[in-house]
Order: sequence, then structure tokens, then C-alpha cells
Amino acid sequence: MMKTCIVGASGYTGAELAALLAKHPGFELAALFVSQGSQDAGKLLSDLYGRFTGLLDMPLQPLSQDRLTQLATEYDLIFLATPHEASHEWAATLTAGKAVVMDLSGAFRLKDKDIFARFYGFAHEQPALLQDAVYGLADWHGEKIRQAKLVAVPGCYPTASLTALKPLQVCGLLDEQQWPVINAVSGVSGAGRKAALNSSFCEVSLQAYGVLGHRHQPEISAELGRQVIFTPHLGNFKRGILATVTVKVKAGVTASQVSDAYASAYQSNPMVRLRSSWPKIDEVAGTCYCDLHWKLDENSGHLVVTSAIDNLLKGAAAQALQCANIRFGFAPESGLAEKAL
Ligand SMILES: NC(=O)C1=CN([C@@H]2O[C@H](COP(=O)(O)OP(=O)(O)OC[C@H]3O[C@@H](n4cnc5c(N)ncnc54)[C@H](OP(=O)(O)O)[C@@H]3O)[C@@H](O)[C@H]2O)C=CC1
Ligand SMILES: CC(=O)N[C@@H](CCC(=O)OP(=O)(O)O)C(=O)O
Repeated sequence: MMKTCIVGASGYTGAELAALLAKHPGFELAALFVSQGSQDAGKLLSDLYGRFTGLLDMPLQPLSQDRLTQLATEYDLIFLATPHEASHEWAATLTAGKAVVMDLSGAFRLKDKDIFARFYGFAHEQPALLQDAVYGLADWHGEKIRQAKLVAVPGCYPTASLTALKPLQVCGLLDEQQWPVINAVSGVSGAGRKAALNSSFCEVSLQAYGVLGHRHQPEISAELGRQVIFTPHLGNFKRGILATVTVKVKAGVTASQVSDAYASAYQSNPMVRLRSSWPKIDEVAGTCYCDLHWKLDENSGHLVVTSAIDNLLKGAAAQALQCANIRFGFAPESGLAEKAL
């Protein structure tokens, strides 16, 4: 068994990871950590999440600087489910020993330091780690993930968007001039567990935000190798993302070429489901899948693809575990596929 711990375990993605790891056949969930001054230090995870009572009564341990240093040699695998700033600060220490680190934050996703500073609001000070970090889009980068010391697990919107766009890009079907347009709606858990006015119950009503300025725009563009227009929306539901992606394909591209592109990318991948109808959020919430469906107007060359995921699972914890499975030689879907039943 690989010895594993979660830092930031009291948060929404950390708790989902704990639930997945507790049932995994190859990873031992040995400890849960919160920040040193956390108001939740010393509580049980099940004190915060009542559904875990009797199932996951593990304590949330405060993480001191000394303890942090020990983790790198004590654990085989460390999940960072922490804010970008904390991951940025701690990743160097945590990767100094034998441990492999899966970082769920955005701290190591953007290779360009100037773009990083513009979108994250602080300067990147770990150039070597940033250079070596592998972008953990698990359905696409298995080869690199297998060798990685630090995996930058993608954001939730980029996961939904790129799963829809990558097959079209790889097969050379996208029109060179027209930027893909992504409109996506996320549930409120995407904003994390901490109280904030814009995510409080009476304030949330379907609304665009981060227009032409969200940090996931450069993340999607960097991975796709072309610019996109990305507009996120906050919806009044707890979890899930529905991304509607509109692209123009090259002149003459047929519906069967589009279907072939998706089939060749995903037909033997159990974590991406090619659906025969438009996916609904309720059909993926609580699961580790990404569901896709599309329609091409062959006359105009406009293609609309919808992509649905659970932001906390395929968009965060499940993708991190998929990366860990790949890294440690388990089947990519180990501990993930059965969660839907
Ligand atoms: N929610 C989502 O849908 C997604 C989130 N992500 C990313 O994953 C990471 C975790 O997100 P999420 O679970 O939603 O966040 P939460 O706010 O729900 O949880 C954050 C966790 O980090 C801990 N933490 C907070 N501040 C610090 C700090 N300064 N130092 C150390 N630990 C700290 C918190 O506990 P405490 O403060 O008590 O120590 C808590 O355990 C973030 O980087 C987020 O951007 C990625 C994809 C999707
Ligand atoms: C609804 C909501 O607020 N969603 C978050 C994205 C969550 C995510 O993927 O986060 P990171 O890129 O920060 O890891 C946001 O728009 O900031």
C-alpha cells in the first residue's frame, strides 16, 4: 500500500479525496492535515461532514513547519487541496524527499510567469518546480504523469472544456481563425467552503463572472495551443459544471469525422462517456465521469459540444486520484468508476 496524506483535508475537494482514498485498494489514507492555525484543527473530518460519521472519523491535524518537512520523507504520495498561495509556498519542501505531490491548486499550472502573476496576483518564485511540474489532464498526459514528481491538477472549468476541445485540436479539425467560445455554469462548491458574500445562499443567482479575465482562460489556451473566449457563470446549485463549447470546424469537415475524433480519443477510456443525448448536471454530480455530446451543422461548420462534470470530482479530487493511479501503476479508473453506482 502507498502511504498517503491530504493537506487541506477540511475543504470541499480535500473531503472528496478522503472519501475516495479511504476505499482505494492501493493507497492507505494515513493522515489528514489543516493549516497550523485552523479553527478545525483537532476535530474529526466527520465532525465537519456528518455523512462520514462512523466511516471516516479521522482527526484533522494542524500542520506545523517542522511537520511539513517530515512529510516529504514519510509519505509516498501527498495531495495538496490548499489555496494557490499555500501550495506555491509548500510544494518545494514537500517534493524534497521521496513523496510525489498532486497539487489541486492553480500554483503550478501556468508555465508563463508573467501570465501567472497577472492572473493569480502574486509572483511565482519556484521556477525550477514550475518548469518540471506536469499538467495533470489525466485522460491526455498519462506518459508524462507516470514520470512526474509534482502534478498540477487542472482547474474544474479547464477539465470540462479541454475534454471537449482536445480531440478536435489533435485531429486538426478546428478552423484556424475562429476562437472557440466556452460558456460554462458551475455549482457554488466551486468557490470552496469558506464563507463569502458572493457565494452565500441569498446572493447566488445565475450570473456571469470573471468575464474576459478569469484565470482559467490562459490555462485552457495554453493547453489547447490557441486562444479561446471563456465565460464562467455561477449557478444556484451545489455541485457540477456544464460547459457549452461552440467552435467552427474547417471547411468540409463532416459529422463522421467529428464522431471519429471523439471515438478515437475516448472509446476505450471509461472515465469519459460519449453520450447519445445532451448530458445533465444531475447525471454526473457525485460521479467521476466527464460526459460529452455534440452536434455539427455541416453547412455552416458550427459545432456545439456540451461537457458535464462534477467540479469537486472529475474537476478536482477524482482527477487528482486518476493522476495518482497512473503515477503508481494502477488502472487509471481504479477507485473511481464504481462511485457512480
Ligand atoms: N472547489 C472546486 O471545485 C475546485 C477547487 N480547486 C482548487 O483546489 C484547492 C482546494 O479547493 P477547495 O477544496 O474548494 O477549497 P476549500 O476552501 O474548501 O478548502 C481549502 C482547504 O485548505 C486549507 N487552508 C486554507 N488556507 C490555508 C493556508 N493558508 N494554508 C494551509 N491550508 C489552508 C483549509 O483549511 P484551514 O483553513 O482550516 O486550514 C481547507 O482545508 C484550491 O486551490 C482550489 O482552487 C480545483 C478544482 C476545483
Ligand atoms: C464557482 C467558482 O467560484 N469556481 C472557481 C473555480 C474553481 C477551480 O477550478 O479552481 P482553481 O482553478 O482555483 O483550482 C472560480 O471561478 O474561481
